[in-house]
Amino acid sequence: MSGGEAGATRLTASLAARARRGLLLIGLLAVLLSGVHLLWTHYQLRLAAMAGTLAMVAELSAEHVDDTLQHHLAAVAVLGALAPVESDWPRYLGEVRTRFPAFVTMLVADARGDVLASVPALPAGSRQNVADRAYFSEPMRHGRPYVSDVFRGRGHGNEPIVAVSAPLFDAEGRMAGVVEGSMLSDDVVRIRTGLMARGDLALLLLDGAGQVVHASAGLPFAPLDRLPPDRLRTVLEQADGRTLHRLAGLYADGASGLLVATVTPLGWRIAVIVPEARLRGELLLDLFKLLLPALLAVVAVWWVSARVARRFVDPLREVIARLRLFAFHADPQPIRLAGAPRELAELAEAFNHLIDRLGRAFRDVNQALAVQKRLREQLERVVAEREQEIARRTEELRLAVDALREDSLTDALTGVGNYRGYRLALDRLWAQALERGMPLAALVIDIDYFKFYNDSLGHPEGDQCLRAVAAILRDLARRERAELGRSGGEEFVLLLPDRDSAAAARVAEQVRRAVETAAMPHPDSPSGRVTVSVGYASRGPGDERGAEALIAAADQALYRAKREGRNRIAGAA
Ligand SMILES: Nc1nc2c(ncn2[C@@H]2O[C@H](COP(=O)(O)OP(=O)(O)OP(=O)(O)O)[C@@H](O)[C@H]2O)c(=O)[nH]1
Repeated sequence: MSGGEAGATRLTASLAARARRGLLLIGLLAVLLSGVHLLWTHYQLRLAAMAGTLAMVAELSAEHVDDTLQHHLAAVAVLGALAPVESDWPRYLGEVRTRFPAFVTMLVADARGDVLASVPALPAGSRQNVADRAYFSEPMRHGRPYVSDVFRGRGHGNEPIVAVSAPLFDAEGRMAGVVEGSMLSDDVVRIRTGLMARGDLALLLLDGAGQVVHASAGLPFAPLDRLPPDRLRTVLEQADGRTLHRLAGLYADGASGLLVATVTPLGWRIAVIVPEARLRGELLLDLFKLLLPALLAVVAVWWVSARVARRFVDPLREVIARLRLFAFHADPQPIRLAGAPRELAELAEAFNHLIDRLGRAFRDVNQALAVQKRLREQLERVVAEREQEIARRTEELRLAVDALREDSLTDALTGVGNYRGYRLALDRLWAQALERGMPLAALVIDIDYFKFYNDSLGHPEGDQCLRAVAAILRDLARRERAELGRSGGEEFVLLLPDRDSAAAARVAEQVRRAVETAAMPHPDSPSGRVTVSVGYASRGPGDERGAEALIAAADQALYRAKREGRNRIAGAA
């Protein structure tokens, strides 16, 4: 797979995955926010409902306690008001006890507090006077029925009990004693606590003196306890039958609880308590009930969205694959999307048009490029041919120029350098001598009595003589690495690089002798042969007089040689 293909796969994968991820995130966020909101609302509702429930139970419990006490109070009051003082008290008391089984004991005492009768019968030897008990003294003092606070019994055991008592009247309506019934403190609320325990509710009942009459199992109190001066006591003292209180460490195991407290008509106080954990449990259950459908909805939406996304992504992949075929392999396959959404089908159609047009444009461009290439090759061929022609002509021209330059520097008669050639050679060799710090020597050679030669043998013979002398000098020049030139008429110059005056004298003598030795006949020369006179000079770089002075010195020397008789050499001073 090429880099482009990998990029396309990544693109489509990330498109679908990102859509799904985004949707899932939004869904979860919505569920979370609505869950938190609903949970908070539920919490508030639960709290309100809990407050209502506890308030109602507290109210009912208060009424129940009051009813229980009032019923039992009514029983002893009726007995005290209606039964004759000399009644068969054991039978009366027994019948009442049968009808009010919550009475664990009942007794009748006379005005002094002596017990006249008791059910069950008091054990032999137990105390028979109850004048010190509030259930006796209070009715006797006020002449009204009385409900006691909780206290510890002594006649039939010492459990915590609550007593109800009423005055006993004789036939004349005078107070003749007291009728009393005792109930176990737990029995005052027994029915109610059984119901409540099933509802996880606990009940705490305090009498008018603030002593515990009843505390449900799980609470850290027992009958007759007094509450410590903590928050619970404050809540009970300020009981209003409505407000929901949350108290930590309310249960014996340290658990916290929610409670509502109320006051009974008798002035007793009741607190109905529920463990706070129960509210939390209910809240968790609420949360579960709320979130489960929401989560199921999110998953369903996610699943549906994935299917919808695939409906878009698959055709997009097809479009990309076709475009890649065209882009990388120039393969213009039309895009066909079966069952794709309308928008994507339109997109594919547009791409098909584009691919078609691009394909045609591509072909046109290729053809144009092929024509252009052919033309360029032709042009290159022509240019190459022209360049070869130019090179050939240039070479011919160069050769012609060289020949011309050679001709312009060569003496046509003798083939040695002409005056111009000799001057150029002189300048070049003098510059070279200066540069190398070496001397340059010059020989000026003149044929003797040449006028006579011409005169007697004719000008053409004179030319021939000049050519012969030039040939001798050319051989010598070659051997001596010297430059030869015809400076004019019958005069030649030989330039000898790196030669001092002595070396120049040696070469001058060689020249003179070579011409003489050639023995060319000269009818008007004293020697009968063609001879030359040679003047020579040598100058070093330190000589400021220059090349002209060198030639002038050699000329001077030549004149001296002529003057001194010819066919000789003479050096410059
Ligand atoms: N044939 C021929 N003669 C030439 C040429 N150039 C110069 N001459 C002749 O060379 C002669 C030179 O004569 P002069 O200068 O008087 O010298 P000379 O006769 O050689 O006498 P000295 O040099 O004093 O020995 C002249 O008669 C010129 O006409 C040439 O190219 N061809």
